[in-house]
Amino acid sequence: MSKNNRKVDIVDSLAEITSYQNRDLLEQSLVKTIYELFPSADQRLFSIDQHEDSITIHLISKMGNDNQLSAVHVDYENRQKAALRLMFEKVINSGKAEYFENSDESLFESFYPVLDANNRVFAVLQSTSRVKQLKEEPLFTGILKVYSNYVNLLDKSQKDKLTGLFNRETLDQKILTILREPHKPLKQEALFSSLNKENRNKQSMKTFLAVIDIDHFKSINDRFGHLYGDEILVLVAQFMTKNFTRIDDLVYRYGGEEFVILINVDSNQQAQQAFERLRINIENHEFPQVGQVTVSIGYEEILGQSSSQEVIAAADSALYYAKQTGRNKTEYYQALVEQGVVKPSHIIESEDAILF
Ligand SMILES: Nc1nc2c(ncn2[C@@H]2O[C@H](COP(=O)(O)OP(=O)(O)OP(=O)(O)O)[C@@H](O)[C@H]2O)c(=O)[nH]1
Repeated sequence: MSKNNRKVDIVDSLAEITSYQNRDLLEQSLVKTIYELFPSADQRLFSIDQHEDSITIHLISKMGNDNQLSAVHVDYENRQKAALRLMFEKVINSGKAEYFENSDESLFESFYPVLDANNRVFAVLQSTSRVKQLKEEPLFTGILKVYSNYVNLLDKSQKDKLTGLFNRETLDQKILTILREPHKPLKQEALFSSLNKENRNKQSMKTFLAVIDIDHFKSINDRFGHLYGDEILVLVAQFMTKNFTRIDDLVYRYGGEEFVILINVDSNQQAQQAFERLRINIENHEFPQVGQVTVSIGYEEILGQSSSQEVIAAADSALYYAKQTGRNKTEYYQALVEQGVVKPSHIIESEDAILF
């Protein structure tokens, strides 16, 4: 390849990366770009979620020469998981690229951090090769910088400032995608892998949406002040991200003290268990100064509704029922409709229409 062609390729690749607003496609495009520029190495991008006392690492996109590296890599990963974790911790703590030479396997590994606007590592690119790589590969760092700048820009429009969770606008988009392609996992199938591998049957997965609302939040604001109220919102948001750490779990701030969680599970019983676990964990936590905080949860399966509003309205009616019947509860919309204690949301809609 001539020098000029390569330059054009790089510019094209950068243009492609920054044309995506969808995170999955953006990440795939990044890894594809780097792989095309460095085809001798196996490229893997990991997301890093840093919590107060733990770090969650997920493999979110990968590309490599399967024949050459994958078989050895899987085995290598299994045997070296602890070593791998150590490397990640080093990169996350230092915010600098780290290099590792495994002479037994003749593998050379580079770990490149990707930093957010607050200089926190939110992703790590692992590049594995049988060929010794440059220690400071400027193209890697340059492309990762473009990616991080672009993600930071996207975050400004897609994330809630206070909690760092995805905002309401991104939720509507996500629900519509699920309604259009109900059997597709929340994340792209090709990316469905993590350091803590879970043997879940993707085909039988159902997607559930829960609306979570903090109980008596107005009185928290009134008693302790708005700033303390904000602090509780941040802590409750952290509970959610800590409780739902699978790669395809998604947490949103929907409104003031309302949150939405999307999960993929096999059955409504599993959804009930997962949401109940969150509710109980929050109930049992001693929040600084405020003491006990509880939440009410209403949820519904995303399947066959005609709009994102219809899904949210259903979960909302289950939430409303939970509030009316004592709060600090988790209620499933379908079950409430079957019991006859909640009217199907489309009937409420048509009654509203008659009123007009
Ligand atoms: N601190 C803070 N408060 C907010 C924010 N957004 C909304 N709120 C407050 O959240 C409160 C919501 O109160 P209500 O809707 O009456 O509900 P509640 O007191 O939680 O009662 P129930 O939901 O019925 O248990 C209001 O006082 C809002 O001002 C925010 O970003 N920060």
